[in-house]
Amino acid sequence: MTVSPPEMDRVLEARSISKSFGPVHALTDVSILVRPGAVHALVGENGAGKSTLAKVLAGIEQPSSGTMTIDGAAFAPRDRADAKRAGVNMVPQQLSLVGELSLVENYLLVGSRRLVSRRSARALLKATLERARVDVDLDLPTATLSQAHRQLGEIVVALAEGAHTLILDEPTASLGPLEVGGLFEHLRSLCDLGTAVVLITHRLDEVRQVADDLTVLSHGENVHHGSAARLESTEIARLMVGELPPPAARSERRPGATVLRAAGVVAASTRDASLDGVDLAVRAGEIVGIAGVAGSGQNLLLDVLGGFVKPDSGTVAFAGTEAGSRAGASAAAFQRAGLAWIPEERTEAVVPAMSLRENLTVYSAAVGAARKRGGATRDARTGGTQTVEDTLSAYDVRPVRPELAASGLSGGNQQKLLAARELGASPAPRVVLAYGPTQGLDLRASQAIRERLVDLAVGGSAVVVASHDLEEILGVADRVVVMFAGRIVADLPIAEADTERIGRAIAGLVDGSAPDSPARGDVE
Ligand SMILES: Nc1ncnc2c1ncn2[C@@H]1O[C@H](COP(=O)(O)OP(=O)(O)OP(=O)(O)O)[C@@H](O)[C@H]1O
Repeated sequence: MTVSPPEMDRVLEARSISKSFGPVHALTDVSILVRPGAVHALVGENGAGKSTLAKVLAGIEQPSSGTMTIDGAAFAPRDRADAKRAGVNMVPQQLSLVGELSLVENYLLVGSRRLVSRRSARALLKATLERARVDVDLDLPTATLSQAHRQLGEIVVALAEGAHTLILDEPTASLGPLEVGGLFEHLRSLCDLGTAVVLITHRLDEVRQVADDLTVLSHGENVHHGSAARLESTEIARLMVGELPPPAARSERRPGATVLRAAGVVAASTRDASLDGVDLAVRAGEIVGIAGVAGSGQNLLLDVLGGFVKPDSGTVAFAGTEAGSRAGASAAAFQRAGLAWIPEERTEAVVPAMSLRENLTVYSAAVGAARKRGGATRDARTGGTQTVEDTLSAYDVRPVRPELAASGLSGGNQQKLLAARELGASPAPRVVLAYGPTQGLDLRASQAIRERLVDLAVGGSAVVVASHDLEEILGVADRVVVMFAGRIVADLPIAEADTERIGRAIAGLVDGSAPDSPARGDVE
C-alpha cells in the first residue's frame, strides 16, 4: 500500500463480515456503509459486536470472512498502521497513549507524518484543540492527566493525524456535557469537510444530537440500518436492548449513623484538582452523588476516601479505622472493613489477563488469611456460598465462562464483572465508592446497576457515586455534593438539587460559602 495523505469523500463499505473468537461468533454477516460527510452511529447492547466491527474496519482485527472496499477498491488492511495509511483511523475504548510521553510526543510516535518537527506537531495539536474548544495540556506526560483529558488527548491526536474515516469507540464515556458539546461541534465541522465519522455510543441523546446514519447490532448481527432521524429514541432503545422494565420507584431511605467521614482533607495531585480542605460525612443508608466537571477533585476525593491516597493533612475515618497524614490505615484495611470500590478506570480494578473466576475471587485469599488472624470483619467477596457462575449470571456478565480471560469480554461486560465483584459481596459492603459505575453499560445493564446501588443503600450501605453524567446522579442520589477546583461548593438534598442550581455550582458560580458539613464526630 502506498503512503499518501488521505483524500476526503471516500466511501468505506464492509460486506458480510463475520468474525469469531474461538467458539464465540462476535459478528455474523454484518454489513455497513460509511458515507463521507456523515456521522454514523453504531449502537447495540453490551457484547453486540460494535468494537469488533470497528476493529475490523480499522485493521486491528482481521475478519474471518467478508470483504471491504474504499470507493469500490479492495481494502484489506494487514494491521492498524496499514488502515491508517489508507485513511481509516480509530480511537479505541482502551486508550493507547504512552503514559510516559506527552501528547506531542505521542503524536510524533504514532503519526503517519513521521518527519514532522516537534514544534509543528505542537502547533498542529494546539490548533486541533482550539477547533474542538477543549483544553488539554500538550506537554505533561499523559499518565499524569485525568482520564477525561487522556480520552480527549487521544481523540485530538487522531484528529490531527487526519483521516477520511474516523472511528470513535465510546469517546464520550468519561466526558462531561461541555466537553461532549465541543467534541461534537468539531466532528460536525470535520464532516462538513468530507470526513466520515463512525461513533459508538450507548447514549441515545448523542445519537439524536449528532448522528445522520444509524446501524444497530444485536448478538453480532445487523438488526437495523438507515437514517438516524427516522427513529424515535424509544424505538432505538427497543432495537438495542428489547423492552426495558419500568425503572423501580424511588424508595424511602432513612439514613442512619455516619460510617465514613473526611475532615479537613488537603491532598495534592497532578491528575486531578488538589483537595483544599474537604469535609464530607456519609451515613449508612444514603447515596451521596458527587458532581463536577472532570478534574474538579472528585477522583482524588474517592481515592482519599478509599484509603488509596493519604491526605497531606486531615483525616478519613471509616468503621473505627482512621487514615490520615501521619497515622493511617491502608486501602486494604478499609477493604477488609467492607469497602467496595469501582474506579473511573476499570483497568485499575479488573485484570485483563486473569480469568473471570480469578477476577471475582481475587480478594478471597487475602480476606481468608486475615480472618485466620482474626482481623477480618467480612466474608469473602464472591457472594458467600454463591458459585462464580451464579455471580456472573446475577450481573448478566456474558459469556458465563469462569475460565475465560477478562480481556475476552466486551468493555461493558468487564464493567459488569467489576460490579459483580464489588457490589455482589456477601455480606453487603458497608461503604460503596463508585466513579461512573454505569460507564460503558447499555441501558438495561445501567438500570440494573442503579437499582443494585439503591438496594444496597436500602439495606444500610453508605454509597458515594461520582459521575460526569448528572442524570445518573439525580437518578439515585439522596444528596448532591458539587465539587469545584478541589473544594465542595454545594451540598444539596435531592429535593433542592435542580439542574440549574447544580449547573451554577459546577461552573463555580456559588452564592455564599461552602456548606457546613459536620467535620468531627463519631464514625460507626
Ligand atoms: N479478544 C477476544 N477474545 C474472545 N472473545 C472476544 C474478544 N473480543 C471480543 N470478544 C467477544 O466478542 C463479542 C463482541 O464483543 P465486542 O467487544 O465487539 O462487543 P461490544 O458491542 O463492543 O460491547 P460493549 O458495548 O460492551 O463494548 C463478545 O461476546 C465478546 O466477549
